Amino acid sequence: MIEFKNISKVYGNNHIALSNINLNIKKGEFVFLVGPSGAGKTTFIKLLLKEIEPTNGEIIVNGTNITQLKRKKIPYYRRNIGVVFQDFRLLSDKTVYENIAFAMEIADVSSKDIKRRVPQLLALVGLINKEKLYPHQLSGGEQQRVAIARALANNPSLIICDEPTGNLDPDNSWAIMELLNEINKSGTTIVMVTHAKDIVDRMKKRVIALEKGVIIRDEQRGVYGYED
Ligand SMILES: Nc1ncnc2c1ncn2[C@@H]1O[C@H](COP(=O)(O)OP(=O)(O)OP(=O)(O)O)[C@@H](O)[C@H]1O
Repeated sequence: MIEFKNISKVYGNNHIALSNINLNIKKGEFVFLVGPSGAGKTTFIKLLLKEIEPTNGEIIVNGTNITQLKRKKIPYYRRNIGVVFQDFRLLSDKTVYENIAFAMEIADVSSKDIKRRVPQLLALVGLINKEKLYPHQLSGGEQQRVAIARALANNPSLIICDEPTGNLDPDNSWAIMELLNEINKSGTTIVMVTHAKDIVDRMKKRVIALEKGVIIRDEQRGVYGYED
């Protein structure tokens, strides 16, 4: 479902962030993207979200060459991708329910469908009785569950997670990983950037390691491979 063909990204200051990346991620895979700071992981994700353009190469997602996608079509393309961040990024003036509903409103989902779907999503992430609370009334783990529900709201085929457990204690981190694993088992492809060695080592998923803009390792049932 994701194909990077000879992708390079050189930033304006002539810094080579990614160099000739070739890879394939199949529908339904769970992939960890690891590597030291500055390796090019964020650049990889920004390219996938079409927030930046490659200097060379093509990116194909679900059969579409996104490097050629017209500007008008970018919002539709992004609707098919859910994104989960380290710092949750919930809207602080909206309740749990409204945060999830808002993601659907901006995708023009009917209010009838929103009313039907939000409770389903809340049940999935285990927050059925928290719908009226505001983000500041929730624990970090609960906030991340809301963010995951929001990421799933428009039924994306791909979820990108950027350090989703970075602000959570070990118990909450594992609960979030179990949730992501369940979501993956139901067919959603997951690409997760992380520095969490114990999580990568225990999950035994595909691990792609970047260093200085190059893939140095790509293993099924891989390990983190660094000491931090
Ligand atoms: N807008 C930019 N302009 C110039 N250089 C940049 C820009 N964004 C990133 N870089 C450089 O490109 C390289 C890759 O950065 P990137 O953010 O992709 O790394 P990363 O693997 O995500 O690191 P971290 O784990 O610290 O988030 C780094 O050397 C960084 O300094």
